[in-house]
This record gives sequence, C-alpha cells and structure tokens, in this order.
Amino acid sequence: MKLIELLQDLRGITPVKKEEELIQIEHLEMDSRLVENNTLFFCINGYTVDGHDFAKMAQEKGAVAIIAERPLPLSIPVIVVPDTKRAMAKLANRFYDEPTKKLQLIGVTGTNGKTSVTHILDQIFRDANQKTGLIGTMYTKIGDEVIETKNTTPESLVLQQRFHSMHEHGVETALMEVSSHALHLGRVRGCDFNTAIFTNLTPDHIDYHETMDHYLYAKSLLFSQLGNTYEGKCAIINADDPASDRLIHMTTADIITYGMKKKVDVQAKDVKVTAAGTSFKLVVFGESIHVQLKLIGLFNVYNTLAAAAAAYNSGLTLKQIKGSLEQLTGIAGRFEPVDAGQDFTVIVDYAHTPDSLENVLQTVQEFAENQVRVVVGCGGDRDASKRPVMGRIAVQYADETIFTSDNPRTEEPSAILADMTAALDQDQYQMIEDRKLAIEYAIKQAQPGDIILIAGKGHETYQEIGRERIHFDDREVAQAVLKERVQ
Ligand SMILES: CC(=O)N[C@H]1[C@@H](OP(=O)(O)OP(=O)(O)OC[C@H]2O[C@@H](n3ccc(=O)[nH]c3=O)[C@H](O)[C@@H]2O)O[C@H](CO)[C@@H](O)[C@@H]1O[C@H](C)C(=O)N[C@@H](C)C(=O)N[C@H](CCC(=O)O)C(=O)O
Ligand SMILES: Nc1ncnc2c1ncn2[C@@H]1O[C@H](COP(=O)(O)OP(=O)(O)OP(=O)(O)O)[C@@H](O)[C@H]1O
Ligand SMILES: N[C@H](CCC[C@H](N)C(=O)O)C(=O)O
Ligand SMILES: [Mg+2]
Repeated sequence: MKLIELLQDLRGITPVKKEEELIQIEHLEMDSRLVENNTLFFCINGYTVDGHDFAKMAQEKGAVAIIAERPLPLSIPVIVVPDTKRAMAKLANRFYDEPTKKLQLIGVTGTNGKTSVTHILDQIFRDANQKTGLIGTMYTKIGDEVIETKNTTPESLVLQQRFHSMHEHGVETALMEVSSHALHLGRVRGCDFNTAIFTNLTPDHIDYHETMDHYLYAKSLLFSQLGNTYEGKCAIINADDPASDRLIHMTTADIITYGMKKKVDVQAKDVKVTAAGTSFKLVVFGESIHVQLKLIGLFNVYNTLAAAAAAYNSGLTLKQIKGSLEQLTGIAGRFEPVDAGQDFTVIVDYAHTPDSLENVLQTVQEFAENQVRVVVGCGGDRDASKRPVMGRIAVQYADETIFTSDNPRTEEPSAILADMTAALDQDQYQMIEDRKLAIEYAIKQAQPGDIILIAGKGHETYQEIGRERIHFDDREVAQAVLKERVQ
C-alpha cells in the first residue's frame, strides 16, 4: 500500500513530500527488533522504554517511514502525530482492510470468566460448523492453528493483523477477551464488535486503575464503542452484578440481560451443583430447555448463560446450544482435576482474584467429603491490595492453607507472602515459598476424601522469577508427586 493511501485517515498531520507519497509500505511494526524492508515503524513511548529511541535502528533494519510524536533526525519521512498509539490503531485498521467488519466479533470483558466464556462460545460455534478465531489469555487461535501470545488482549497492530489472517483463513466468528488494560490503553480502537459481553466486576488490577470506579470506567469503554441497535449491535450483561446498570447506560446497542436473581432475558432456574456436574433449566426469552453440564460450580452457570445468550443472539437454536454445552468437558487450568488414581481430589484452578478464589473454595467446600487444603500465592508486580484479602479468604474456607509463590516477578517472594499473611495468626497457615515443595507438602498430607485446590496459575507453564520465566506447571508437579504417592 502507498504511504499516501495509508495516511488518508489522519487529519492535520505533517504532510510528506510529493515524492515520498508513493513509498510502498509492506509491513507495519512497533518493535524495532522485528522490522523488515519496507516497514512503517510506530514509535511508542512505553512504560519501560521510549520507542522513539529505536527509530534509527528501525531505519537501519529497513523501515521506510516513521510515525512519531516528535520530529526525529532521520533521512526517511517522519510523520508527526499527537498520539502514535491512536494513529497506529487507525492505520492498522486501514492497512489490513478493516478486517473486523468482515467477521462476527464477540468481545468479552469482566474481572473473571473471560477465558471461560470465549472457550464455551468457541465450542458452540465450532459445533455449528463455523470456523472460529479466538484471542485471549492462553493463546490466539485461528481455526486449529495456535499462536503464542504475551498479553490477553494484544496491541492494536497485532490485533488487526490477526483479524486479517482470520478472515484470510475463512474464520466467520471471532471470540476475544477484552482486558481492562487493553480498553484503557486503546488496544481495541478500530475493532467493530457485533456483541459485547460483561461477566462481572470485582476487585483486581487496582495497581493500574487506582480505584474500582476507574476500573469499571475502563470496562465500560467496550460498551460505549459498540455501536447501536439499528446496526444489530448487542450488549450481553450479567444483571446480578451491581455494575450492570452503569454498563447498560453506556451503550445504545440492544441489551440482553442474564442471571439468576432477577427477572432477565436469559436465566438459569432450578440450578443443582454437584461434584459430578451442574444441571439447570435454561430459559431464553421465555423458551426453556434442560441443561446438564459437566462443568462444575455456580460461576460456570453464569459463564454458560453469557455464552448461551450470545450464541442465541447470533441465530443458533436452544437445542444446538444445549448440545454443545453438554459436551463441554472443561477448559485447561480451570477447575482441572489431576488424577493418578488417588483416593482424594486434586484440582488446579486459575483463581487469582479474591472473588474467584472465594467462588472456587466455596464450590470445593460443598463437595469435600473430608478436608479442604489450598495452595495459593499472589503475583508480584501486580495489585498488592488483593493479597491480604486472598489470604483471609484462603484461611476462612480451607481447613489447611499453604501460602506459596505465584510469579513473584521482580518482588521478593517473602514480601508478597508477608502481605498475604499480615492480618493472620501464624497457626492459621503454612508458608512454603517454593511452589513445588508447597504442592508436595499438600499432597503428602492428604487423607482419603480430601480436596486439594492448587490456585492461581491454572494453565500457566512457567514461574516468573525476576524477569525470567522458568518452566513450571502445577499439573505436572501434582501428577509427579501423586504418582510417587500412589506407587
Ligand atoms: C503495562 C503494559 O500494559 N505494558 C505493555 C506495554 O509495554 P511497555 O509500555 O513496557 O513497552 P516498552 O517495553 O516500554 O516498549 C515501548 C515501545 O518500544 C518498542 N521497543 C522496545 C525495545 C526495543 O528494542 N525496540 C523497540 O522498538 C516496543 O516494541 C514498544 O513499542 O506494551 C507491550 C506491547 O504491547 C505489552 O506487552 C506490555 O504488556 C505487559 C507485558 C503487561 O504485563 N501488561 C499487563 C499489565 C496487561 O496488559 N495485562 C492485560 C490482562 C489483564 C487481565 O488479567 O485482565 C492484558 O491484556 O494482557
Ligand atoms: N463467572 C465467574 N465468576 C467468578 N469467578 C469465575 C468465573 N468464571 C471463572 N471464575 C474463576 O476465575 C478463574 C479464571 O477464570 P477465567 O480464566 O475464565 O477468567 P479471565 O477473566 O479470563 O481471567 P484473566 O483476567 O486472568 O484473563 C477460574 O479459574 C475460576 O476460578
Ligand atoms: N492476567 C493476570 C493473570 C494473573 C495470574 C497469576 N498467576 C499472577 O501471575 O498474578 C495478570 O497478569 O494480572
Ligand atoms: Mg483470561
């Protein structure tokens, strides 16, 4: 694409010279290390470094033009804009030919349940013979191709490229987790969502958003950018969550409410949660069907309702939806059992917020025939305010709590554990900094009928210590210890 074509959406920018207008742009890039010939490079002033410092390197590697927030002494055109991130979202959208207009795009936001809802939807649409794409915490998936990702919701440039690739591969429906960071940092600008789903809002990420109000405001941006009813846009909202009212007022799209406690459009009635699964009557706009889930926990009924509402809204029948829901066996690292034939239960779960930890502990408490032991920690360089709360929840619900490390990152593991235990008595918990030893200890203590919950890391296959990621998988560790014990 010619530089001039790409720049047409930017108003009031430094004009390029006539002879520069025809420069061919073949790639867009924001990381100098990845620049190739004929790249347009965006200088982003980040949290760690300033991308403007890498413009020269980008030129040396083949960049033919630069988008920056200030003039730079380079021999290639430097187009100065007030906000490179904003410009990047716009230009990427044009470069990749507005890919989200060619897909059904369903965005899911909320503190907990995003990965779960996107995966439930993925299953439903696949069963309906649609080719799907998925962008989220665990990976990006285009059909069956899996691409590793760093962020739950990538930067706009990466997003638009992925959506373009999805379209090229015949994807019809894309499911995306939309994090509050992404909304606040403008990563999803230019995405044309058909449907936006809200799961819930409970304390997390206060290190970044500072207050719950700001956190909700960030989440609400998904609904304010949705478009309106007449374009077929739809907001699917958990009416049992106190934030629902504010979100409903943020959008002019059609609203579908779901929940269990109020009169809503999509409802679960007669819910029965057992250790073997969950059953309920799914009522959608007055039409109802019985559903028997293999998924466990009341929170998964909420996730199922959100997914059912979105699937129904996009034309699938209740029978189709029921068929898929009943086949779902689970999502990696979400209430995932580790079984080596032992006479007690080991569950690995991604609960890393106060609300999710409480929910999942309540669930295991209900089923435990004997004692509940929990192994849990809190991430370093993340919201410290959740540490004492998670500490209190763990000892409140579990018979034995083992506090341990969960991605300490650049913090001292002992300092994180001190925050978690500050308000507790020493006889209420064990503290074993090394996560492997903590899991070993919990499993060695287990009696028949016990449940051991290993919380916080779920599907993660690493422990982040300092800036390094070392291979670590709760499921592998638990499996190895169990095998030794069972032999
Ligand atoms: C706070 C935050 O969001 N940081 C994100 C941000 O990093 P940053 O600002 O530190 O970037 P930087 O390293 O300063 O680099 C600035 C620019 O220089 C460029 N650069 C850098 C080095 C170089 O040699 N050459 C070069 O060109 C970089 O490519 C970049 O364009 O931009 C990066 C690229 O997009 C992101 O990967 C990174 O996410 C980090 C890893 C992160 O941990 N983010 C978390 C807080 C986050 O976003 N989490 C949410 C999920 C939250 C949830 O659970 O709900 C998410 O969506 O992932
Ligand atoms: N609807 C829900 N309400 C409360 N807790 C939930 C819900 N769904 C899942 N959980 C709990 O939260 C954990 C994380 O779930 P999931 O990965 O689906 O959330 P997420 O929103 O994608 O999280 P992240 O922000 O880390 O991407 C699960 O392991 C479970 O313990
Ligand atoms: N998306 C979340 C995941 C947290 C997972 C937990 N294991 C941790 O490292 O705190 C975050 O980056 O805050
Ligand atoms: Mg997720």
